[in-house]
Amino acid sequence: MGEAGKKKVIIDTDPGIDDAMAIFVALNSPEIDVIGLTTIYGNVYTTLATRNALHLLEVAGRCDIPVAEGSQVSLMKATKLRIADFVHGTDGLGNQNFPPPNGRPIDQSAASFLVEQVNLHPGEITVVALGPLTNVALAIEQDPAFPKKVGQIVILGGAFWVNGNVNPATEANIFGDPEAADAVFTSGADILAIGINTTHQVVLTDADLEKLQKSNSKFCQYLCKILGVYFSYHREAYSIKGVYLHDPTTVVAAINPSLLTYTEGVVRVQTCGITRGLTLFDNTKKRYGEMTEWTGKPKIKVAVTVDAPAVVQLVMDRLINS
Ligand SMILES: O=c1[nH]cnc2c1ncn2[C@@H]1O[C@H](CO)[C@@H](O)[C@H]1O
Repeated sequence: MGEAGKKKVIIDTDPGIDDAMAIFVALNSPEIDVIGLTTIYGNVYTTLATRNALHLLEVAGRCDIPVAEGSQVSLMKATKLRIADFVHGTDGLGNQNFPPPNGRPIDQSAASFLVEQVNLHPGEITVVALGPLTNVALAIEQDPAFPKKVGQIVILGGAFWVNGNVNPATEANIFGDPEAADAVFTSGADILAIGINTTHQVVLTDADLEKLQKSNSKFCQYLCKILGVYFSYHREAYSIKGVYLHDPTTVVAAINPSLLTYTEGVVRVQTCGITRGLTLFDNTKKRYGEMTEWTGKPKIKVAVTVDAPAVVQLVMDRLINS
């Protein structure tokens, strides 16, 4: 535990509008101590993710928190990446073209920072992974004992028993680096996977947005500037008057896991064909007659239900009281 019994958290992030919201919620949550941000591609390219992470910490007045830049390429060194700027704007933050940050990332890669921190604080670090899992997979490559030394990895990723958001098979973060996701899910670490089967139930409505707009808090004022693009995307792509709180729900799962329920099983990720990025869960109840690609792999926890009103309320409270 960190400062006065707080959970030490590293957020691996690709900001991203819902990442911005999640980071602000985390920074304003007394249960946790954010000890670093690591960056990754996904909503934007990694270089821009680093710039946005530094910018968000400046907005929050938390330049004391280090930012370690992550991988520019996937685990298999692919450079052709799928970037979701159509969800978040070309700058990742609602096309606001904020001035560049003054700060700089630390002189250490995201993977090295993750490895260093779990070695400094074995069993005490929670990694909240909000983008593709490349950095976490690289940390495992660098230190094969990483899965045993990390406290928990809370992952926004996967579409369990439902359609994906990239295509019917796959969710965006897993699609971003399926090989990394498969390595992480089968690594033996204590993993909590929060898929879009749960985050799609957690909707910040137009009425909620109005409440945020009425607040004078620093975080609300900032977020109301950038949320327009995210709302427009959801209206167009999903015909809903609201936005899904993917990343904030994942931070809430790290703060208060009892707001979700979980089941345990083995998750493998499809790495080829038309279902590349599919997360396939084995509940391990059936004794198959032969060995399968799931046999003997470690189990992880996958979120099944979520108390959506409580999550939205907690997110709003943490943003309004900032
Ligand atoms: O329709 C989409 N396509 C691609 N990425 C998306 C979409 N909707 C949300 N996200 C982004 O991907 C993560 C959840 O899968 C979230 O970080 C969200 O910002």
